[in-house]
Amino acid sequence: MTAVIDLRSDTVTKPTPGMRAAMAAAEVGDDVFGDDPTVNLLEARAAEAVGKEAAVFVPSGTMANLVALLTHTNPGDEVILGDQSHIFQYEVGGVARVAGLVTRTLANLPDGTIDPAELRAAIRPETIHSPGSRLLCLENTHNRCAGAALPPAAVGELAEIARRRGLAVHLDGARIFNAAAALGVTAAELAAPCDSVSFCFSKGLGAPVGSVLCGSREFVARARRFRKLLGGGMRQAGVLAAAALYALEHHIERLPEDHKHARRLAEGLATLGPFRPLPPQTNIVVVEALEGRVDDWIAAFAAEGVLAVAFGPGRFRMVTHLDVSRADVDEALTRISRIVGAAH
Ligand SMILES: Cc1ncc(COP(=O)(O)O)c(CN[C@H](C(=O)O)[C@H](C)O)c1O
Repeated sequence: MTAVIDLRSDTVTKPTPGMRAAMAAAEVGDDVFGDDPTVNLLEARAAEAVGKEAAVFVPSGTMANLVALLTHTNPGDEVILGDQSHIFQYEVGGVARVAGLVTRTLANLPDGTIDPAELRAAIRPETIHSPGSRLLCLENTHNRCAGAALPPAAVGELAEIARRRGLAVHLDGARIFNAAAALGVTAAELAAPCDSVSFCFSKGLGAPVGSVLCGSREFVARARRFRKLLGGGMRQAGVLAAAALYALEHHIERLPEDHKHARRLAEGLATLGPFRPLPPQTNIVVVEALEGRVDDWIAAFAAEGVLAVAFGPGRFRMVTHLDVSRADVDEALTRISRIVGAAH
């Protein structure tokens, strides 16, 4: 049986033996009562990692973003966000259905930012007629912008425009440590201009479950209530928090390895077939298929044990991660080369 090389996402990683040992040994308690020592430690470490006062552990990045939306706004308010953002594209319309918000999307630029002049123009003046512009959401790294890492200055400029007009700023930092590694800055520097930041343990950091939403003590206290409202209050979650703690302690330094593998994958794809990869800054390789249908390519790859996902018109995505070695990248390229050869 050909071993499957799963490049669909960095969400597919499985806990390492060290992580499983930490999970098994975790001290636990009832987290709704605030009694789980491992969750409490994780929340303190996570807040410290991004330079915020407090943090709340949640089951998913989607819930982290939704709790941030609920905590920053009231129903009927307007949130300004990128048209390629995960909140707008992949969170099932929770921003409208659950948070009751008006979404004002601005075009994401290829580097994952939005145009500062467009942002200025989009913020509404307070009038009797209009919904209030209350929140700006940014994303770093930016998933649909090929894992682009937004520099602190770019985030700071947009956050400043928002803050001057009374908006709060939330950063969807699902892969913030990938951005920090790519830019040679700290995650705290990337989060500094933002009122709240979420990040995922379950992506590049390799934990099986979980994300965290960080902000001021007052913000996190209110966010904890919205987590409960959404059914995210967990009990002996220390078993999961132990894996996330292990990930924080052992898997941040290795992220540049995923970025190196992504570059190798992109270079290989560019040479062996009708593919135009967007040059990866981090672990996400978005590829334009210059011939054929994306679904056909994905099916052909899968038949050879290489998994990818469709990612916008004429594009597919491959993501490197903890469970993909350099040998796996080379093997995937060898298999794809055979597929391309057979197709011509
Ligand atoms: C920027 C960003 N913010 C939030 C989330 C949501 O995290 P989860 O809800 O999947 O834990 C994701 C997941 N992204 C997943 C992936 O990339 O495979 C899919 C698309 O949902 C994300 O990329």
